[in-house]
Amino acid sequence: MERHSVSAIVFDLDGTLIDSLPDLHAAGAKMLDSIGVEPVSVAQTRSFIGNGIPVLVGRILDAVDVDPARKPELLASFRGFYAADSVTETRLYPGVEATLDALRAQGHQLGLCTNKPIEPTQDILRHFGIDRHFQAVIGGDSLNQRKPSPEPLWATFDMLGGADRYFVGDSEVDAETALNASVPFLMFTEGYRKTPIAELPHSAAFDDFRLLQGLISARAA
Ligand SMILES: O=C(O)COP(=O)(O)O
Ligand SMILES: [Mg+2]
Repeated sequence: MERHSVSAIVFDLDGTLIDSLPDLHAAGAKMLDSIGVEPVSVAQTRSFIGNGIPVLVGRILDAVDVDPARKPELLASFRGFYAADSVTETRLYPGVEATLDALRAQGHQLGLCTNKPIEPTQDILRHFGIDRHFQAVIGGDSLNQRKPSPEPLWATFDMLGGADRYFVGDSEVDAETALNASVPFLMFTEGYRKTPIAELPHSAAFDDFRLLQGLISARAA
């Protein structure tokens, strides 16, 4: 029987395991509609994702010139709309479920470290039936620090065993987090990244989840 060394693999969520842009965009549009303001574009919303919901909402409000003093009230409104509707149009990227199944079957320890708040994160993981794969889940409001601080990533790894560590993510924030945490970064190139692949520090890049297992086996060999 083929032998595999056991690794700890931590995943980012938005733009890595799930394409959540349509539901994040819809919550922003509902929030703006509640004060009679036209929505930002989907492309704008996409470019605002990565640092958590308070930053996303702040960037949306800046883009439409809403008084920043209204942010607390509108942030609460965004959270309400997103909590009510976080999975309608959200999808797992192709191959994610099979890859998580296969990595678990090989004995790897899996964790999730996202800047999305923990409540919608857990709702989404349960909705897609992938919550059972993760031994550790840290959200953007689980600790005082969020990515790109290394703390949440280290905290996630600390809850896992495994000889080697890998962080799988899609964005500038994830690349910076991996660098800050001194963990190899495996970059999914089909998420919400804005910077060219070559300009972001990474150990390996992949555009299809069916390639991830091979990447990890090759590195761990
Ligand atoms: O909530 C965000 O802005 C980004 O979430 P992520 O860390 O899962 O990409
Ligand atoms: Mg992401």
